Order: sequence, then structure tokens, then C-alpha cells
Amino acid sequence: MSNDKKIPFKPTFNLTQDVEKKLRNFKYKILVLSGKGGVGKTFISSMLSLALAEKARTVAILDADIHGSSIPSILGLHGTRHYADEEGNILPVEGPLGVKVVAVNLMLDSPDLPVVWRGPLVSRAILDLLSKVKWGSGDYLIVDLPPGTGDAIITITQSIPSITGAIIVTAPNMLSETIVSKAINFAAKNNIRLLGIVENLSYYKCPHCGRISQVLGKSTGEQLAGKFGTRLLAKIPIDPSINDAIDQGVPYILAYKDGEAAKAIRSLADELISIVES
Ligand SMILES: Nc1ncnc2c1ncn2[C@@H]1O[C@H](COP(=O)(O)OP(=O)(O)OP(=O)(O)O)[C@@H](O)[C@H]1O
Repeated sequence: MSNDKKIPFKPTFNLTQDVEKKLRNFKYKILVLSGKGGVGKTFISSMLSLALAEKARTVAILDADIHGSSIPSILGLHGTRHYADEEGNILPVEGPLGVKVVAVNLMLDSPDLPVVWRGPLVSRAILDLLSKVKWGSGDYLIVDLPPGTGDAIITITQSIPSITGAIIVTAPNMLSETIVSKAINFAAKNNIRLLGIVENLSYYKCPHCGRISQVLGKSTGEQLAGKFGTRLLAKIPIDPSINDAIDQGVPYILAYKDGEAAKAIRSLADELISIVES
């Protein structure tokens, strides 16, 4: 046996630590989750970011929904992409009102390309991505998580340091106990404070006669929030102008300032501010 000096082998698992370092400088880190896809989680995350920025908060948003990344379209970010600095750090894209945006879609040569990462690779890719973003500092980081409570969500959640809390987005017909309780259990298991529920697609108000219809079914938001010991933060109505804004490539709450849903989102931002900043 040679007498060469041997250095003990130490595995380095510093990816998570790198992520923590990069995300350390946000005052409030808010997760937006839903028990089920298609309830408007991405729309709410994006508009909430803008509503907070309107209220003079510095905001960043992370599109962690790798397979269904759509924040750039909802924020009207077309023809833009992420660049890296000389040290290889990913620079966030500056969105409307100075909101910093990080999204997988903004790394692809074309937003139409599918992301074909699977299972563990997704989790690893998210960590890798998060460890390289030069976020800087700010008041709020809004994290739009993928739907459900799978692997990717667990990885992201565990790598974000001192999460302020989670908002659960749901819709009247999906406000079943099972779906809300899944999201609540997930938050509880990961020691994440539950900030409350947002009932999206809650009702439709006729712009001509003002009549309110509960198109997707009876609202049970208050009742469920009470049952699970949390609060109903907002009821966001169905507003056809939302999809008009997306088609026009402009952010809804900036283009339709007086829209019913825009007002509801601003009051959601007020509610969030009063909960986390008080
Ligand atoms: N209140 C609303 N009124 C009208 N349209 C809405 C409303 N909320 C969301 N939408 C529209 O519904 C569609 C789905 O919304 P979104 O992509 O935000 O859902 P999601 O929950 O993030 O979906 P997934 O989890 O599958 O990514 C979008 O076209 C969005 O513009």
C-alpha cells in the first residue's frame, strides 16, 4: 500500500444550499398551489404579482410548472428569453411593473417546444435551475407550483428557505373536501403555513344587468375555509376579458383595470399584505 496522503471522501450535496442562498433575500415567499389543474392557479399567481407591484412591492415570480409553463404568455412576455451573465448565472426577465420572471419557457428556443423531462429529472432540473438564478433581493417571491402534490412540488418546497405560507386556488365545482384537504395536508406535512383559499371562477356578473350567476355551481368557499380552520382570501369572478387580454398579449389587470376580476385580485393582494406584513 502506498504512503500517499489520503483525503477522506465527502460527497457534496450543495445544490440545495445554493438554492437557499439564492432565494434568501426575499422577505416573503408565497407558494401558490392547487389540488387540481386548470383552476386558474397560474393566472392568479401572475396577476397577484402585478397587483403587489402596483402596491409598491418589489416582486419576483417563479414559474415552477415545468410542463405547463404559461406565466410568460399571461404576463404578455413575447419574444423574450433568459440570458446568463459572465459567471453563468441565469438573469430573470423583467416583466411588467418591474416584476422579475423566471420560467422554463423563457429558456427554450421556441415556447412551443415540449419539455420532456420526467420524474426525478424534473426535480433535479428545478433545483439546478433555482441554484443558478441571480434573483437579487425583493419583497415578494411568488412561486407558481405544478398542480397536484407530486415529486416536483416536494423538491421545490423543500429547497425554498423559510417559506412564508401557501395560498390554495380552487374553483366552486372542485371545492370538494378531498381536493382542499389534499393541499392542506401537503402544507401541513411540509410545515408550511396555510394563508388561505382563493375561489377562482367563483361567479359571473352580467355587465349589462349586474345579475350574478354561479355558473360553475354553488360557492362553498367560506364554509370550507371555516371547516379547515383557514380563511377565504378572495372570490375571483369569471371574466371573459381575461382570455381577450391573453390573446392580445397584454396582462389582464393592467389592460382591464376596472374589470370585476381585476378588482378582486387587487383586494386579494391587500388581504395578503395585511396577513403577512402585519
Ligand atoms: N377568473 C377567470 N375568468 C375567466 N378565465 C379564467 C379565469 N381564471 C383563469 N382563467 C383562464 O382559464 C385558463 C386556465 O388558467 P390557468 O392556466 O391559470 O390554470 P392552472 O390552474 O394554472 O392550470 P394548470 O394547473 O393546468 O397549469 C386560462 O386560459 C385562463 O386565462
